[in-house]
Amino acid sequence: MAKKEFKAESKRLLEMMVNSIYSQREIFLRELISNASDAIDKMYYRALTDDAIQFNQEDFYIRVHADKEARTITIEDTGIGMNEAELEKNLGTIAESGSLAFKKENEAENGHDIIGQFGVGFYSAFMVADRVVVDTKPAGSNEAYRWESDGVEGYTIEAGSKQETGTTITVYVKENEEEESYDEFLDESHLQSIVKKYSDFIRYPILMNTEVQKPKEDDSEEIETVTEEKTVNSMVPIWRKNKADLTEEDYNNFYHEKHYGFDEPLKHIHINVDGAIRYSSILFIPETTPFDFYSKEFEKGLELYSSGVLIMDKSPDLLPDYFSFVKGMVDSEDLSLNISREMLQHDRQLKSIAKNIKTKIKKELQNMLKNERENYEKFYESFGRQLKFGVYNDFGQHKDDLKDLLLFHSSKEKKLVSLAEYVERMPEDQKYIYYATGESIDRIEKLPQTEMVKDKGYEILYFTEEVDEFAIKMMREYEGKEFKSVSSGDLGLESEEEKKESEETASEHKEMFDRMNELLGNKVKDVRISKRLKSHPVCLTAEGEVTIEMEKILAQMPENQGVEADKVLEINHQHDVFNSLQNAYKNDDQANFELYTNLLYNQARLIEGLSVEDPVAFTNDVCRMMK
Ligand SMILES: Nc1ncnc2c1ncn2[C@@H]1O[C@H](COP(=O)(O)OP(=O)(O)OP(=O)(O)O)[C@@H](O)[C@H]1O
Repeated sequence: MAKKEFKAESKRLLEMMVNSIYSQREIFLRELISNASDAIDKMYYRALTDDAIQFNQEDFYIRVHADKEARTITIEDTGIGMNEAELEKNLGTIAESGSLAFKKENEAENGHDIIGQFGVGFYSAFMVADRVVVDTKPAGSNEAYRWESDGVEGYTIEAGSKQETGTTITVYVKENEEEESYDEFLDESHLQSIVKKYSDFIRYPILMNTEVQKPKEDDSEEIETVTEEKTVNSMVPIWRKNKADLTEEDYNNFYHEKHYGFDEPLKHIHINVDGAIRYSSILFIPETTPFDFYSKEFEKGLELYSSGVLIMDKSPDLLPDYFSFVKGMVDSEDLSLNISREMLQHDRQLKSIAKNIKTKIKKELQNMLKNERENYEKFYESFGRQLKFGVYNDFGQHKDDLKDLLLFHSSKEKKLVSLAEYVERMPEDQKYIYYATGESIDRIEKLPQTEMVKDKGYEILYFTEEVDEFAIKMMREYEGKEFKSVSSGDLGLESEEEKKESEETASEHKEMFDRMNELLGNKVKDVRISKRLKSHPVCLTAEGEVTIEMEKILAQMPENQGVEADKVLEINHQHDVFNSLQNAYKNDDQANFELYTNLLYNQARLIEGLSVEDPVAFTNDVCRMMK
């Protein structure tokens, strides 16, 4: 059976393609400028093999001009042009890329990398145009041609009158429609901003009329506005320059020009990789937290360029969430772009660039921590929380990448210390990494639970942020040393002898504690002799996975299911109040025994930063005691 070719309604196809591939209309300018740049690149390649062609960099440019009256935009280049057959083939066939064919025939070198590959970019002009005219004169020919199309009824090719080699594309901008205005594309300063955004690093000058303020020539000292033709693109991207020629100021200027932030970045990372995958990247570690950083509105991502042309403002796939604070760009000619360029294929190249970048950032932060402590602490102040979220998120998958970047306030050093520093100075007999949680360093400093651990001479890490304890629970240990809350059941501080002693004391007072437990009902899981208090009378601790600090945090969450810590009321049997309690119990003074029990329980809650369940009853209890 004979195989038949599909027939396509090209008019419909063009309409569909143009409007569905590109998400933004302004992209058309990027596509036409990229074509112009490709056409000049081709001249360069031709010059390599054809002695008749001279390639003087100065002779090559792209000119963009808008005419409001005529409603036209022209994009003129001094590139290779097209002969009739090429016009027919390249602009008469959708998805035919003369540039891709050219690239395959000529090995790319010297960074002259041709951009076009899909053979559709040109037609994006029809997003803003109802007619496009192409005047072109191919290199080495005396003939000129004019291609013309309204994008609906096909195209025509006729003899043209263009004098110089190259191509001029005239885009006839659509009239405004009820809900769509196209006027913005006739405004030169707007066109200039589009050029800056997408085509700033096209290697040839893009010339445009710009308004400049100048002193009048008549010596009157007055300033006048004149229109001058200027190169509007930067041409050589900073990432293609030699690192040795760049100063800190150059990087900072780039950071500000690109609006990555208003602050001065703490660090830049300039990467040039030329291996299995080739890419360049400049990354910045900012100093201050963007105002929306810890909100849902914040969008992470790096700018993504392909051969110097901006493809995406914020490519989120290039950064892990825990490094979302990093700003910067990546340029690679190796990426498999899909036809719209705006959507990247989730391919291997992109993944390996992302992996590479992640490793570089981690290494740079580690170096900063080691060699520029002050800067690192500034960074940590702004973004440390994000690192801790990183440890906790994704079921702790990234904890090993991040554990050495964490800092916590230390009871001993009275400043931020890393886990490595903590472990390094642990006395030999210390089994655990101790931590205490609370609202502020001042409050933790006063926590009764820290007494015995401090007395032993052990260092305690102070956790003041909500995420701290969650992150540490996810880590479980560091360098084989388990984390231990100063409020947890067994602190591992007692010797065998001390253990035996406290067991004896506990059994001695068992009945009294049972009675207290009964009085407090389900408010506590247990009442015990404390092994961590020295000068304070009471404290609350928790048994099991949920700590009191976690209970407080969970209580604020909308989806809270009423998760509570199993609280234990601990009493210091060496404190004076213990005697009063004991006396009341022994003398069967029910009223006072109950009063003391409630008072001690409520005091312990207050110390923990928990509210008193019945403040009226509590104040009444205090008054009763004063009588
Ligand atoms: N200004 C120009 N000068 C010379 N040739 C051009 C010019 N503009 C377009 N062409 C030719 O027309 C072809 C089709 O252009 P089009 O923009 O549709 O696709 P492309 O640039 O090849 O690929 P992409 O869709 O990836 O941009 C180009 O490959 C090129 O051969």
